[in-house]
Amino acid sequence: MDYLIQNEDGILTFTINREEKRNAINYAVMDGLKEVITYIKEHNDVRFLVITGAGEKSFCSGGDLSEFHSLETEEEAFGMLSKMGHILYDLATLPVPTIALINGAAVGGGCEIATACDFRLISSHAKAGFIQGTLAITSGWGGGTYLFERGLRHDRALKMLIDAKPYDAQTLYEIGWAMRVYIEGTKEQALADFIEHMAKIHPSVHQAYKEIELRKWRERNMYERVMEEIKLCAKLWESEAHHTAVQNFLEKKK
Ligand SMILES: CC[C@H](C(=O)O)C(=O)SCCNC(=O)CCNC(=O)[C@H](O)C(C)(C)COP(=O)(O)OP(=O)(O)OC[C@H]1O[C@@H](n2cnc3c(N)ncnc32)[C@H](O)[C@@H]1OP(=O)(O)O
Repeated sequence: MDYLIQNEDGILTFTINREEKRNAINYAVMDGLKEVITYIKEHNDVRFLVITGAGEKSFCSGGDLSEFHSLETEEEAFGMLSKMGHILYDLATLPVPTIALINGAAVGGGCEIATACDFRLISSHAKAGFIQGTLAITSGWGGGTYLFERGLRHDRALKMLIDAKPYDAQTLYEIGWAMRVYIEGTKEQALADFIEHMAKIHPSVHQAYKEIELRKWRERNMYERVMEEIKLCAKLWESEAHHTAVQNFLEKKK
């Protein structure tokens, strides 16, 4: 199974379960994310959603290049990008607190998924970055829009995007992208410690506070801004520079 969903006392954990591909996102994982988001919208017994990756090497390595490299045109790219973009918008606007438990590398779309969550807890050995630029594209699932909403200083957010390189955990904490750095291999304890006090507060309070943020996003046309970001990435996707960069990655791995 490309993903796992566990529900322990209202704490729903979604694990991307593709270690052999460093937890890259394919259409099956997208369907799993839709499943867990739908469950939360249809049940009122969920207090937190946690997203993490299998193993200790990677949280998520972004889009599955071996699956998506066949997408050639802007239109073909937009089909995949908007499918995941809608899923990430639904994740970002869930009424329950969402936690990215970053157990390893969170790069490209993986960094976008983490940025779409309310909280980011990162392992001391992990790195995260919007490496899309190295493939001659931009963030394509809405992650750039969410990054500018996370309260980082503008210069730090813009540099993180344009650097297009993985930052280490301490740097991610210092610039305000990660809320906590935990000792490698202690992710379960780190999560338990993080939610200990929040878990004592009635879920209706969690949801009321999230609604304050969600109301602001609706008033500021967040959805439209995400869709513009996706269209921009789709346009860059059909460039020769992008297709060559992806081919180089895949050939390097042969
Ligand atoms: C809008 C989002 C956008 C999109 O595509 O839609 C993106 O996400 S663009 C960014 C796409 N992702 C990447 O470019 C990351 C590529 N992967 C890496 O940089 C590294 O694999 C890393 C840093 C995640 C982990 O490095 P490590 O040395 O630990 O592992 P390997 O590189 O040896 O990889 C192991 C194994 O996994 C395969 N792999 C890794 N990432 C992907 C991926 N994104 N898609 C497909 N396959 C991936 C890699 O090919 C190796 O396979 P193997 O068969 O063992 O050679």
